[in-house]
Amino acid sequence: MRGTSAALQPPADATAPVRHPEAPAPGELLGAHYGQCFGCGGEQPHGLHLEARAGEGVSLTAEFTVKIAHQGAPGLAHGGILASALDEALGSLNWLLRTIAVTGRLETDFVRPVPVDAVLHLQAEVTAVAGRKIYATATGRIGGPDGPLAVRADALFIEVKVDHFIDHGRQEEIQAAMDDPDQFRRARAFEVNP
Ligand SMILES: CCCCC/C=C\C/C=C\C/C=C\C/C=C\CCCC(=O)SCCNC(=O)CCNC(=O)[C@H](O)C(C)(C)COP(=O)(O)OP(=O)(O)OC[C@H]1O[C@@H](n2cnc3c(N)ncnc32)[C@H](O)[C@@H]1OP(=O)(O)O
Repeated sequence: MRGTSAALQPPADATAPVRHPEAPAPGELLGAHYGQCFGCGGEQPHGLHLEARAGEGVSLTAEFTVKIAHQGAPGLAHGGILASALDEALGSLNWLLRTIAVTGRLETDFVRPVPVDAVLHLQAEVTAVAGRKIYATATGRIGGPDGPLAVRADALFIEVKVDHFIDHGRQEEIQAAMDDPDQFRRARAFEVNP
């Protein structure tokens, strides 16, 4: 059974996604969008430390190793953690579009249990764009990039301005991000689109 609701079906006037001309080349690491991000941040001790690599078109691959801290049942990954890994992989696609977007809806199918120490091989791609709406899909396999399917997700991301974070984020972290030249540069890169 595939759990994709009507809200995740692109409308008839949706178009194919366009890779940004300055998007990293296929095979290149995308890097974290924010050092403290739970999904990808290298400075986040509690995080998933997902590392995503650009693929062809508007697609990417990423790997996530399930740690002891990620358990739900004994020796098995928590479903919410797996959904987070999928969300992060899907969210990272926006760097290839150079569009700032947040998850509006995420639908996840858990197909088989994922043990501790397993590497989840994620593959994600944008399928369509309609105005501010970005439609994307992802899979997670274990035992190798072509191994058995463990999880999959479909998602709708909604484009936002940097102001979304400035308006809603806690002042302390916003200020620290703005004071960090690398972070500021990444945020600006998102804003300047051809
Ligand atoms: C200087 C400081 C800089 C700091 C920033 C640094 C870096 C920034 C770079 C990247 C960071 C970006 C993201 C993080 C990346 C990865 C993490 C993984 C991704 C996430 O984890 S991210 C967190 C979870 N996420 C949220 O925290 C969203 C909370 N939410 C909202 O903030 C609003 O809800 C919002 C903005 C989504 C929409 O609000 P809105 O007012 O802008 O737009 P509106 O409601 O009009 O929707 C417009 C059209 O989308 C349709 N639509 C909307 N929501 C829908 C839904 N759920 N289902 C089906 N359709 C939906 C409507 O139906 C309408 O469709 P139509 O146009 O056809 O009428």
